[in-house]
Amino acid sequence: MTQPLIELTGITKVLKGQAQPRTILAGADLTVRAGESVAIVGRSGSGKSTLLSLIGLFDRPDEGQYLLDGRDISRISERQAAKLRSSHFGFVFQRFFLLKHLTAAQNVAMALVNGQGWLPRRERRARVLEALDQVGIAHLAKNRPARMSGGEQQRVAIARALVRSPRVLLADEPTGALDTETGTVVIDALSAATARGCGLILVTHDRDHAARMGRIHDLVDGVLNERVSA
Ligand SMILES: Nc1ncnc2c1ncn2[C@@H]1O[C@H](COP(=O)(O)OP(=O)(O)OP(=O)(O)O)[C@@H](O)[C@H]1O
Repeated sequence: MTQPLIELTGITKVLKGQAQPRTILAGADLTVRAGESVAIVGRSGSGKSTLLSLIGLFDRPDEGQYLLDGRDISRISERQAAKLRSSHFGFVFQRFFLLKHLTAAQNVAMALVNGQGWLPRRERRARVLEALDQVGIAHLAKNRPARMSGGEQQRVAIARALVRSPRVLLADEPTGALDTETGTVVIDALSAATARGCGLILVTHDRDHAARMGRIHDLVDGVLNERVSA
């Protein structure tokens, strides 16, 4: 079996800064390999977004071990975290966060700005079009968000996440603002990325979307329980 991309063991997170510290994660374990898709489900407030922000290195665990490609990154600095965020992760949220005055292609290209400035124009164009094509909307490259449906806008956001060839896609309620049919198209676009070897972690309240992932983990009382399929 291949080495896991992500291996979380005994992750805990306690929210401080309140009268009573609150334990949100109490020893969560999760393993994700290349090409695997995992749904994280659980009631509102159970800590799903907190878990995703730890995996995406926006935050650090209080205890436990986080291995990324076999490397222990449980206690890395913010500087190292920022590097790994852009080299390893693509993020998709419920809100699309597209820039209104830019076209779909320009929105996707924004993700290619790095510390050294822009990639050469030809390479940039090729990568942007490939990412838009992967989510089935290359023909909308020159459209601005106002002229696109919610599902199309979310696919632009997914293309923006994919354009840097992430190892793992982290999607937090990506269909939350969409109707069922449109949501299905968005899940199709995310699932297609796993067929190309990307790992996918999907936080969702939608049972049908969760059921399309390879595994479902319930977050209950701060720990993840894998659901055994019937
Ligand atoms: N910065 C914060 N300060 C105080 N409380 C917080 C903070 N972030 C999260 N919480 C609390 O931590 C708990 C877990 O929040 P989290 O957003 O991770 O849950 P969730 O499972 O993603 O919820 P939902 O399904 O509603 O999005 C909640 O009770 C929330 O109110």
